[in-house]
Amino acid sequence: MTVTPAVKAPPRTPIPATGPGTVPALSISGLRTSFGDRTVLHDVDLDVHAGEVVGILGSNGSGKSTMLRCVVGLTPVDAGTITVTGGPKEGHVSKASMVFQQIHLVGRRSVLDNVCAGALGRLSLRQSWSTLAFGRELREEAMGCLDRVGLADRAHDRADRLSGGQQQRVAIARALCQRAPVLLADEPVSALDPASAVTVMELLQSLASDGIAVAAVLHQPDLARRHCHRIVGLEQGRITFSCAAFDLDDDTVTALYKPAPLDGSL
Ligand SMILES: Nc1ncnc2c1ncn2[C@@H]1O[C@H](COP(=O)(O)OP(=O)(O)OP(=O)(O)O)[C@@H](O)[C@H]1O
Repeated sequence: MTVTPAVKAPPRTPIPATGPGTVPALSISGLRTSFGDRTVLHDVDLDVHAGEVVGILGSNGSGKSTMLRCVVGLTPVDAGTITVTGGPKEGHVSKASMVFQQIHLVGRRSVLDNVCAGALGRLSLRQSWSTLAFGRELREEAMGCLDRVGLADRAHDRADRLSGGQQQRVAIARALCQRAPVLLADEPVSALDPASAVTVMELLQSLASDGIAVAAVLHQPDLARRHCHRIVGLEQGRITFSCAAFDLDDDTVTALYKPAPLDGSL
């Protein structure tokens, strides 16, 4: 008798080269950050290589978003270095782009305008003064980004006419239009239904196979196992493990999410 496994084994996608001699696209070393007198990241080290999807797991308040926000300069750092390697050399270009759970598209503008806005950091002041000034070349590039996320046919719709999952893909297209070699995603699928979540995770995997380094904060360990190459765990501002996604065992996940005592003692 043949027994069909209840759960399909996760695909064992090849792990990109991460050994000696390979330069990570994102390298975080000794990162420390505080809010007031409370340190929320303690000497965090993390490398993410081109072609790799790294999932970041951790309980609420462990510092996941803060870590990503430090990389893009939204949160100041107390100590440590953050290096992003690769990407375009010319112009003023953010070297890491970020997508958020709250998608922040301009709902009344077209999908295409929203994607063009990803390039604002590298346009001249005059070009960025009005979205009407988005040139033909940029609009073509933005169409390419939309095509990459499978939404070229919705380019001229108002952004708020799209579903949540489609809007998240537009946000990813906008990040692509930034031409950054590193894509950070902070809970990109938390607001999405299971099928849309898988679509977005597959998209992140596919962008990684194009050579982008992807780091994604996730609250779904199984999704992380299925779609990431590597998973790191963050606990109270410290990385407590880093392993190949298919090596992440249930005990490690359970320990990561153990409930914190209500009296705050730990
Ligand atoms: N701007 C801020 N001012 C003060 N404290 C902050 C600020 N931003 C974050 N923190 C604190 O830093 C800690 C880490 O927050 P962070 O948002 O990084 O956690 P997280 O792991 O992303 O949590 P979640 O899973 O709930 O999104 C928390 O204790 C939070 O209260």
